[in-house]
Amino acid sequence: MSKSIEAIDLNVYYGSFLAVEGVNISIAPRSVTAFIGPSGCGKTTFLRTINRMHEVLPGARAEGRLLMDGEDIYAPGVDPVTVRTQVGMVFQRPNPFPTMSIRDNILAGHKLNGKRMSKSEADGIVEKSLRGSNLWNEVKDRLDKPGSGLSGGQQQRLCIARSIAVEPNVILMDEPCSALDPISTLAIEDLINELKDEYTVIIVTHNMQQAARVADKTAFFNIAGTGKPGKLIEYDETSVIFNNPGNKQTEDYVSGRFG
Ligand SMILES: Nc1ncnc2c1ncn2[C@@H]1O[C@H](COP(=O)(O)OP(=O)(O)OP(=O)(O)O)[C@@H](O)[C@H]1O
Repeated sequence: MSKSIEAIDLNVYYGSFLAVEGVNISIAPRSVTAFIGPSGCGKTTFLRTINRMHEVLPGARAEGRLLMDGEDIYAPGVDPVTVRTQVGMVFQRPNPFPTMSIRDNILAGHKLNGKRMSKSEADGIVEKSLRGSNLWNEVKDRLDKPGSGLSGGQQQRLCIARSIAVEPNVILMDEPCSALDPISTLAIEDLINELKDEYTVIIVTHNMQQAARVADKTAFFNIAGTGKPGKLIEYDETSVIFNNPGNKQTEDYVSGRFG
């Protein structure tokens, strides 16, 4: 079930370094949101606070509030492991478990959560997840072969299948196409379009055409200089950000004048 995400006055630190300052953003369920901005402005750092992955680094922490359907995921007593099952993440480089079969890759999240299931239930999850990531037809006859035997684009769709197998509410994608060829990139972009029927999707991308193609809304982050915190500068419908931005910094960035 897709859920909304809202950050309220969120500051994100690495030790004493304030990497991202004062983010306020409200992301609707069943939508695709792109985070864009120059290198080092904190896109990935902010993304990783949304499933409480940021804090796994020593000294890393977030301050402020981050609501998923109105519930603060940083409230005392909230288990970060539970948050991570509700908020899936897909990384820059496809990272299937290389020696595990395609089938076991899909079931890895359930196994990790200690879920017991019958073979038919497991088969159902494998097929549904692979259909959901547009990979079923390509792999249905080799489910017991290792995930590492797939092409890069197929591996990335396998990682998406793995993340949707546990039925998350939100899917985070950190430059999911940066290691892929143009055809595989289009396949992932088509898939992102379909995923928003069921999930809230947030994607970090350096590719502005990609943001324009896949995102309903776009958030532009910027940084004033080295050592300064990144900030959310403008957040609006993607067409507004690219065609009629309200902020000069956004305009300079999307028109290629810097970054
Ligand atoms: N593990 C870390 N420890 C300390 N500082 C970090 C760490 N990771 C990132 N930073 C710093 O936090 C700031 C934001 O980095 P982040 O990677 O989030 O930016 P980004 O916008 O995603 O950049 P890029 O587009 O290059 O991936 C940068 O100043 C970066 O140097």
